[in-house]
Amino acid sequence: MTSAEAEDREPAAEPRWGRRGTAGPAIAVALGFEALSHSYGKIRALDQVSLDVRPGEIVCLLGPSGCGKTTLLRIASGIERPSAGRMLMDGREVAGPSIFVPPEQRGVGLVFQDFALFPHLTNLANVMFGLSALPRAEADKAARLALGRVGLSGHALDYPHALSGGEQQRVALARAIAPRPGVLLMDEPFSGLDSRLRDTIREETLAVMHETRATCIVVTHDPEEAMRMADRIVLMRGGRIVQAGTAAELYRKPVDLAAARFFSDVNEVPGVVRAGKIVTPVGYFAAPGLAEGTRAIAAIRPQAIIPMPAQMCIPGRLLAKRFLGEVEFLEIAVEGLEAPLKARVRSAETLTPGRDLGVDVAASEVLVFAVPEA
Ligand SMILES: Nc1ncnc2c1ncn2[C@@H]1O[C@H](COP(=O)(O)OP(=O)(O)OP(=O)(O)O)[C@@H](O)[C@H]1O
Repeated sequence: MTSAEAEDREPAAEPRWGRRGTAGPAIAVALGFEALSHSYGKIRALDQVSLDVRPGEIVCLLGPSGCGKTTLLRIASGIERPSAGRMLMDGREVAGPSIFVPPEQRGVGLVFQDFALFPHLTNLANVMFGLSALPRAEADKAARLALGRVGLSGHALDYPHALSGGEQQRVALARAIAPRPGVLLMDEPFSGLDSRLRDTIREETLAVMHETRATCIVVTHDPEEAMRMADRIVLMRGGRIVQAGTAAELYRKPVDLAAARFFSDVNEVPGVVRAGKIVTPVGYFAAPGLAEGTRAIAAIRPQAIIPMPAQMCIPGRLLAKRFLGEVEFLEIAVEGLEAPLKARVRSAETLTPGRDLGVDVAASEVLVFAVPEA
């Protein structure tokens, strides 16, 4: 086979994962972070972060690059010692002004973005690495069980470099769960993977996480990933927690415009509050809690923009239409707005770019935020 033919071949199928329900359960631990701050020199990476994580809860730390997610995870693992504040495990202080329990004594499993496998050790030896407290035969058995759960029993004696990225990630997961830790900490565990693999690995990993019943903290910058995995999402910005709640709570009631933008595309329509409503070129919308005369933004998700026949509702003109499979994406010019409105609709067959149409807005889907002070 020529090398060109080899490149054209479908990639070899990843081995199947092991049987569900066979990852050993752990005794989950409650985590408490109390007014944690951390600085690297002059950089304030964490600023007074307080958070309680229930035993067995899956929490995703979500936020833009540099907001302090990894630092919080490193403090939870014991790799980093906080500059101020305390961390508790099941109510016992493990980090604070006068105490610091090192990582190896915390009973925490870690999975990193780059897998962090030892290249000179076999996959089995990599998984056994965290089991050194056990007699060798028991460590061997526990490591083989964990490798079996991730479907890699057949690769126990191979070296990590002989595996694909997805398989290496599975070895890293096996290594993290083999000692049955009460806490699993994962830093961007899927971001190094091919997008075709990511969905499957994430779903299988989530199944393993549920089976172990460990308390899990997962760092991600991908809102969709957080929504798929988390019992609770903790949104961070500038070293602080800006909002924590279920995916639905954060999506439906984002605390500010930046949080709304994080979870979906939004049309940002400026206006002024009059008699409890923001007045905009596309309508009046309830602005609870905002004082008369406040300059505000109506954040309107594209699916809340509804095209109507011309002469109905607000007059507009269709500028562009793009077919995206399940939905069509429209750009609609409306008088008084600088930027065209973005809309997502199920069917737009009858709409022709360049033609006039009407625009309606589903008021229940509009979020209103005061314009932040400059
Ligand atoms: N070892 C370090 N030395 C100096 N500054 C650091 C160090 N690690 C992190 N920082 C800084 O601390 C801040 C928080 O970084 P952190 O890695 O916790 O953020 P993050 O949200 O995980 O970002 P990313 O998604 O890019 O990994 C950033 O400003 C970063 O540059």
